[in-house]
Amino acid sequence: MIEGRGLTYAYGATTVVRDVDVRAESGRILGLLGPNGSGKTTVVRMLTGIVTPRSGQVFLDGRPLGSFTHRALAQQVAVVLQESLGDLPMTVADMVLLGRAPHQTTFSRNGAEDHRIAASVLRRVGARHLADRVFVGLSGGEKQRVMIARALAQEPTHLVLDEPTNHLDIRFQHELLAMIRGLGITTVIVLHDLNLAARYCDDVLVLQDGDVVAHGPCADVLTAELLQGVYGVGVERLDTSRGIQFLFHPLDDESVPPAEPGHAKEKSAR
Ligand SMILES: Nc1ncnc2c1ncn2[C@@H]1O[C@H](COP(=O)(O)OP(=O)(O)OP(=O)(O)O)[C@@H](O)[C@H]1O
Repeated sequence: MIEGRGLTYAYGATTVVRDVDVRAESGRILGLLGPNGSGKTTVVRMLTGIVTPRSGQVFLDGRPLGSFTHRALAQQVAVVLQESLGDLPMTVADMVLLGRAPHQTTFSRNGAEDHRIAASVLRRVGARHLADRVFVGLSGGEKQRVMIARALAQEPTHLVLDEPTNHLDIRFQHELLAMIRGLGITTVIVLHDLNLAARYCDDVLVLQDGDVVAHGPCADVLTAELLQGVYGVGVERLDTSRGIQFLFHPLDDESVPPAEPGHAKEKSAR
């Protein structure tokens, strides 16, 4: 479980995340949702110890994050951030092998088991054929797959992903999220696509201007009413045999009837 209590963060005098309680339950996928600039990446950076909250605290399986060494943390938590698509002049295979570092000692670098795991995770993300390519020469989507493979190579118990689908084609968006669901590990994932969130997340936390406006199971939280208020677009929610689907339209589109009121309340905080 990853838990943040009362997380607040400010850049200079500007507070961008305010008193956020967030809980990614063990073995479940928590989606972090909200418009641009609402504070999702800032929450991710606090949850993973990249930045320290101005106030509040983060716990990993009940233990304060600050009590972990870097190595112990990296053995448990793998993080893929938007800015981690670097331009390093190394091969894809070497990039993925970096994910093994938390499990290695100075004298046990990249043994046969590490190579087997690197090949296996590359296959899982559909990038085995890229192993010998230079990372910097890959497309955005290919780089994204490799960074996810590197995170999986860490064999983490917790996974934190900031917009992992933004460069991926539609088929691989689904393949990736289905694969992550199959891992069954505690996951926090920032998503902009609300249909993907509804399909693959167990729970969601919705941010608006640095405040939590809703937190709880997808089906309860993601009402048309809530989303319309948060994103400022018209939303129609369809509960289909394949799960929840949203249709969106501009608010001033008068050809579309107004959304039915949702059945869940805002602030369904746990
Ligand atoms: N380095 C920085 N210096 C100053 N302000 C920043 C910095 N990084 C982010 N911010 C501000 O903090 C707020 C929250 O940003 P954050 O990146 O957490 O939002 P987000 O929800 O992840 O946005 P997006 O969906 O656009 O990625 C925004 O107003 C942003 O402009």
